[in-house]
Amino acid sequence: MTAQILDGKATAAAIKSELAVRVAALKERGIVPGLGTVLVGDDPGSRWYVNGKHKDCAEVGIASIQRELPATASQQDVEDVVRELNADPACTGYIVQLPLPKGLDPNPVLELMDPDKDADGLHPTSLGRLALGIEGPLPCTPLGIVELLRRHQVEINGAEVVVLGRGVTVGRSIGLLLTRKSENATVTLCHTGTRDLAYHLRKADIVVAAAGVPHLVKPEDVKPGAAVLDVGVSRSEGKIVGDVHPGVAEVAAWISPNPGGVGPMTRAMLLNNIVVAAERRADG
Ligand SMILES: Nc1nc(=O)c2c([nH]1)NC[C@@H]1CN(c3ccc(C(=O)N[C@@H](CCC(=O)O)C(=O)O)cc3)C=[N+]21
Repeated sequence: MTAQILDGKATAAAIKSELAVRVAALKERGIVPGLGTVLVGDDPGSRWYVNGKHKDCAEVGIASIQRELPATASQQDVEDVVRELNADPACTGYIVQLPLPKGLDPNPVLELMDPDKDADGLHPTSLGRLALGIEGPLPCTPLGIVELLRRHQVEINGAEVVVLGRGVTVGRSIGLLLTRKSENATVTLCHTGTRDLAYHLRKADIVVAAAGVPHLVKPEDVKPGAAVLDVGVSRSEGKIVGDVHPGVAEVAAWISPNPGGVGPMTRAMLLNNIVVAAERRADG
């Protein structure tokens, strides 16, 4: 038996068509949601991601606001663009593409953002609200993972979830989401200081592999019937190598492909955050 696919590409497409309906309803009320992106420098990967986000916006009817700065931009230059987007009523949400070029400090930039316009859900206020149980934008990758599991009827309630990696975008924040009453999972966060990774993995009903270590999750460590989400992105000879060994597909009941799994869901949740923010604003 080989694992069933947690199809991020198809699920993201379904979510996008649902969002298109909500965007159309907002437009009836005279509101056009707009996503802003701030891209600093000329890293081709970052440019590719930002372009993808604007393509996604066009698909669902969200307006695009693109701001670009050269790699030589000062801290002040970047912060000025953030102030401008905070003040722009056409921009209902935005992201500052990370990482910023060397010499720029991302934290003061992120803190300066209007938390109500935080499309990534990674603003200190957003993470604080999530910890406190106050409504607000949610981190895109964790939210995408929850949606992907839900829409494939994978049980989260009561599940033992093991997360690999303590990065802010996924590992650090996903436990806050999954341990809410509405999700009700038990979450263990493993990292490079974890003494016996296999011990934790063997009891997991759901594995979220976000360490960025190629093929870290081996078939012999996975509980038969588990759901395994491959979030890691490493590159070898131009191809994506995930954190999950291909042999895991023979043990797990569910597996997310990479590419085609969590990545497209992350993008769909960015759009979701923009639409939700615009609806919140419209409803006061
Ligand atoms: N402020 C900010 N917010 C972000 O959300 C953010 C960021 N900065 N910096 C970079 C990372 C990376 N990221 C990805 C999203 C989707 C795919 C994605 O859709 N990937 C495709 C394939 C891509 C390929 O083939 O290279 C897939 O998984 O199927 C990948 C990577 C968002 N990031």
